[in-house]
Amino acid sequence: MSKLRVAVLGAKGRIGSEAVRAVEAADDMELVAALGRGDRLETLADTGAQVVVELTTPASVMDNLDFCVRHGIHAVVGTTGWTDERLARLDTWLSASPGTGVLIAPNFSIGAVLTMAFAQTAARYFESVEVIELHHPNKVDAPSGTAARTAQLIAAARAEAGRAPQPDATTTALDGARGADVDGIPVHSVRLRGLLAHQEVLLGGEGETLTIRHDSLHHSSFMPGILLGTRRVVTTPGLTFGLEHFLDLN
Ligand SMILES: NC(=O)C1=CN([C@@H]2O[C@H](COP(=O)(O)OP(=O)(O)OC[C@H]3O[C@@H](n4cnc5c(N)ncnc54)[C@H](OP(=O)(O)O)[C@@H]3O)[C@@H](O)[C@H]2O)C=CC1
Ligand SMILES: O=C(O)C1=N[C@H](C(=O)O)C[C@H](O)C1
Repeated sequence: MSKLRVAVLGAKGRIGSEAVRAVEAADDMELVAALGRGDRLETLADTGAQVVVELTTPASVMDNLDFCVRHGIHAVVGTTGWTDERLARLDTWLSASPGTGVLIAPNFSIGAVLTMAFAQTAARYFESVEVIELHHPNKVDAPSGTAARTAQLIAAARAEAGRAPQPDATTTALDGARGADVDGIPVHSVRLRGLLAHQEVLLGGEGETLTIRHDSLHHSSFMPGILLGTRRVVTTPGLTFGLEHFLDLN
């Protein structure tokens, strides 16, 4: 059986360098390119890459995906910074390139995907919910893509359950003291040396609280998800948002 030809963009970065090692170690994959900032994207086409693993920055990701989709190269994207407008633009590009697949995964670690699923399930039963994400201080975006997605899923679950807005009597607050508002859910971002990627979802009801916490302790936590996404994206045309779609969670 021929090996899947895989390239990594952002190959010198924290997660990109780990992805390079993971692809090299996978028996069914061949690493055909490992590109960093300033390298020619044409190398992806020249080397016959079938899948690009995109792990760069919110400022770079759209140009990179534009190139990939135009060349019919599938992409597995971990880079953050997704807005409705960006997703709509990507969808338009994909409609013009039938057969090409893009997976965007706010988080590739199984524990983080489960945290989002558990939080979505729990959200309908509790009056209050807040999200705290904690990351290394080199992270350029806040809140994290994972926290933003978690809050969106929680908000959708609350709306579906007909939950009223959460109680909050705050009338005076310093800017930022109540966190960022993501679809009505407060999201708090901590940046601390020594941390990697962590998240807590705090839920509260009458006389009880529930805390769902996940910790990524090493970038290796993201690798099984990246490899799974790489194998699955080649047979999944169009846009897939969230690794949960490639996992049998029920
Ligand atoms: N979905 C998930 O599970 C995970 C997602 N992430 C996300 O992945 C992204 C990268 O994170 P991290 O590795 O920590 O960041 P880093 O800054 O360590 O790595 C990003 C790398 O991309 C390079 N780069 C920037 N622009 C381009 C470009 N146009 N083409 C090729 N390479 C480029 C950077 O080069 P230079 O240094 O020269 O700018 C850098 O080497 C972030 O958005 C982060 O949130 C991270 C971990 C897990
Ligand atoms: O920048 C990081 O490190 C991470 N970014 C992703 C995010 O913003 O959710 C995934 C994970 O939290 C690590």
